[in-house]
Amino acid sequence: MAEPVLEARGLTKRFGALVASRDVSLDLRPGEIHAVIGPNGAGKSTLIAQLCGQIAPDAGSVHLDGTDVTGWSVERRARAGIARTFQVSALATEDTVLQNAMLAALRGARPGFWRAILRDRTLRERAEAALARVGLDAPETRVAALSHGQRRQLEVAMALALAPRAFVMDEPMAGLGGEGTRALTALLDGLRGEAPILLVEHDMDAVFALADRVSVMVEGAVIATGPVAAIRADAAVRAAYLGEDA
Ligand SMILES: Nc1ncnc2c1ncn2[C@@H]1O[C@H](COP(=O)(O)OP(=O)(O)OP(=O)(O)O)[C@@H](O)[C@H]1O
Repeated sequence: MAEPVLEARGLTKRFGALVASRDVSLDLRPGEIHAVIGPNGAGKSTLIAQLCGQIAPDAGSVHLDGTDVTGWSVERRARAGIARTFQVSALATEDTVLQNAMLAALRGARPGFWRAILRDRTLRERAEAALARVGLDAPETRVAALSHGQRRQLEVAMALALAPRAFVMDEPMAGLGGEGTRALTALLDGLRGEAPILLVEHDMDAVFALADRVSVMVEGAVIATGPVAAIRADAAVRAAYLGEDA
């Protein structure tokens, strides 16, 4: 089996008496989309925050390409190739599409000489290539003028501009209508070859259309991991989470 690109080993995180992550282990393998589903409050965002470095676990570790990155900052993990997209948009809305994408590309570059880097042709080309890849052809448009769906495209482009080893996506379909969801689903489907995607998502149609594997979280713990068909058929999962659809 291929070595995991990104791996959580035994992550545990408590907020007071609440155990938000309960010995969570899962991995992301090359070429796959691994979806993480679970009811509100199950601990999905807390897991993402530990993978990306916003939250330090009380126990357990995070590994990128086999390297223990548990003590690394958010920035260092981003430079190493963990590319996160956010549930709530984190775009600079007064800047243009190209400026946002270039700033993301810059995060993936070595720090220093900001002004020179902003004029850097390589960086600009990397940003433009990422925008072209997601089909966003409006580099000089201010982000404030973009539709919700276009902002999602831009966020994916910004993750791409990091030249990621792994994407970590927090509810990318949130707030999109049917057409936007279909377009983003098609985009993500093609993206898994560039870097595997850990996909936290409430839209079950998107999850079942895209995921190679699904992990189900309930009350901080992963109660099942497997291919879509096995997860849909899993009695514990149906009882705990998919009950309304079963
Ligand atoms: N900083 C915090 N302090 C205290 N409790 C927190 C904190 N962050 C999260 N929690 C709690 O931890 C639990 C897990 O929350 P988390 O946001 O990870 O769940 P989730 O599965 O992402 O939910 P949703 O689907 O609603 O986004 C919840 O009970 C939440 O209230």
